[in-house]
Amino acid sequence: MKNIISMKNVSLIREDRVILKDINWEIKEKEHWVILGLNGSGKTSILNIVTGYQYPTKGEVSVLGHQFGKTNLPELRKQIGFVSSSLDRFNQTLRAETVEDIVISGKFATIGLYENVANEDREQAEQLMASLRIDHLKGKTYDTLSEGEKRKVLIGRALMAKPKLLILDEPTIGLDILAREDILSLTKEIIAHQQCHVLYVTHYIEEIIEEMTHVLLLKEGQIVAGSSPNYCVNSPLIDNMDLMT
Ligand SMILES: Nc1ncnc2c1ncn2[C@@H]1O[C@H](COP(=O)(O)OP(=O)(O)OP(=O)(O)O)[C@@H](O)[C@H]1O
Repeated sequence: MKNIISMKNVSLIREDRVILKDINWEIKEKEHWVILGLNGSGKTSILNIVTGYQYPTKGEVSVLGHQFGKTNLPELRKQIGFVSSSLDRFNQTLRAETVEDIVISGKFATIGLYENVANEDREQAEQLMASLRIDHLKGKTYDTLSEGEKRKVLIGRALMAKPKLLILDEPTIGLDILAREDILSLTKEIIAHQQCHVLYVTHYIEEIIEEMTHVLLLKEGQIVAGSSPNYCVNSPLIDNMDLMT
């Protein structure tokens, strides 16, 4: 596979509003990217296009070798792990599930467990929970967890399907400083030990950990820069973006 993600001249226009403009962007094998941008810069819209939930007005997209318009999106989505703190906002089923069932459900891309679970899946979930340091939470339901614990359970759920692409969408939002550090160190461990490419979306510049190979700076729906973290962090472009630190 040549590219993990490829966007060529992608624009997204909704209600006469240009939300993304002429996005040309490639993620190659072994690269781990941060998307950095202010609120409203278009981060969620890019993710919606990558996951096939929004179709661009113009341009070509391919993800994990699947060219959009010619591919089966549900099949593609099984190879993408998506972690967003908004997943639980309206989901009653998730709130009543136990930690281990939520992690296992990632194998079936469902919320709630409706399948027979093989022993090897249970073992894989056990290993994942241990590596994410959430094994002591077994038996607890989601709604009784702290925000940091919830985030780690959702990461476990996403990793259960052994995704080729793991999207962490503002994974530290709403967390205190210790929980945030915990998520950042888990992200480092995931990059080191899991066979997946990480796409980490944030508006905090200090969350560009050294394991990330590239940064995409986004402003008002356009790419300001797509390059190495060092270049981006030391660039005057960052000052012009009024990012939070
Ligand atoms: N369907 C739509 N119709 C009209 N405007 C939209 C639509 N979707 C997004 N927008 C607008 O496009 C801009 C980019 O939105 P997007 O959610 O992608 O930004 P974001 O960088 O993810 O912001 P945040 O960090 O707040 O989530 C915003 O100003 C938003 O209001």
